[in-house]
Amino acid sequence: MEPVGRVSDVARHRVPAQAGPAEPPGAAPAVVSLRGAGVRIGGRELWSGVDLDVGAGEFTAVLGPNGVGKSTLVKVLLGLVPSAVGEVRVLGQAPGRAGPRVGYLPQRRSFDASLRIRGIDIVRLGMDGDRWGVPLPVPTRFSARRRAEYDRIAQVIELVGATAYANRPIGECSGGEQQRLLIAQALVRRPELLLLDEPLDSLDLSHQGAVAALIGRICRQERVSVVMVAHDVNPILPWLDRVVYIAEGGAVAGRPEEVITTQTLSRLYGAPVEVLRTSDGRLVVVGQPEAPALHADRHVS
Ligand SMILES: Nc1ncnc2c1ncn2[C@@H]1O[C@H](COP(=O)(O)OP(=O)(O)OP(=O)(O)O)[C@@H](O)[C@H]1O
Repeated sequence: MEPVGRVSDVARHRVPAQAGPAEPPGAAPAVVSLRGAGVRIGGRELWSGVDLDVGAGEFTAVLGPNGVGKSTLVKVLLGLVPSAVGEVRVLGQAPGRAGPRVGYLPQRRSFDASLRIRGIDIVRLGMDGDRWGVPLPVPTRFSARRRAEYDRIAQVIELVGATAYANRPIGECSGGEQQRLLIAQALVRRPELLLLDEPLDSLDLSHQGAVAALIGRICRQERVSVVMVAHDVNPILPWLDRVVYIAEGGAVAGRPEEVITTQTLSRLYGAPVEVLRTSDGRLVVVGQPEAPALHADRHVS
């Protein structure tokens, strides 16, 4: 487990910027690395003392009660919100510098049922969203690039299992189908890091399981590192390499079996949370509170 000691200690303890373990010579740098990172919004400290390493092809979940700053952690990795303290590196660079090497699926609600844009067009926006408008006929010397782009769009639609409905208007696709198309959009430029903000939100249990399995498969097959915000750890637990729980202004990060224990989660949430093991050996978390964290209205000077 990366931070040592109780979470309240983690919240108080500021880890120096160089405090992480030394990398062995020649080792690949972590895809995401946080050392003693902390964030303030509007003068309020959301969290601090966060240490995290995400390796290539690892699936990491960011968990915790409403309003603790899970989405804000993703925005820190995107370079949209600065870390007030500590060090944050994404693909070996300052956040926001890695361009298309980072894919992002923001938190969202559903598309309007009357929206006529096709699923395939939504995916294509991931490829050329920075070139808005109707594509003009392209000179021959550019057509090879266009063809490669079309091939990649078809490939990524197949990867997420959306080929059967990619030509339907997105507004007519189910929530699970829309989510698969949006994941395809985030993947189309072959990112090395995929940041997903609550992609299972508003899906029913079976679709949650299917989309979680898809993301797990993408991690393994494509060697894409995934950092995913989630409310409920259960649907994604079988696929996770690492979890970060944010609460009480601090965080605990580590391997699921290290962090997901009755004792640690009850302390984090400040309420009884039970971690059970099923007869086939799977962990199940019971009683994760949905209420805002106790520290949510805490202000620091
Ligand atoms: N731009 C902003 N200005 C002011 N406050 C903000 C801003 N962005 C986020 N916050 C506040 O920071 C806190 C953390 O927000 P964030 O969206 O990161 O939480 P979260 O853990 O992802 O929440 P949820 O689980 O409800 O999605 C919230 O209290 C939110 O209101």
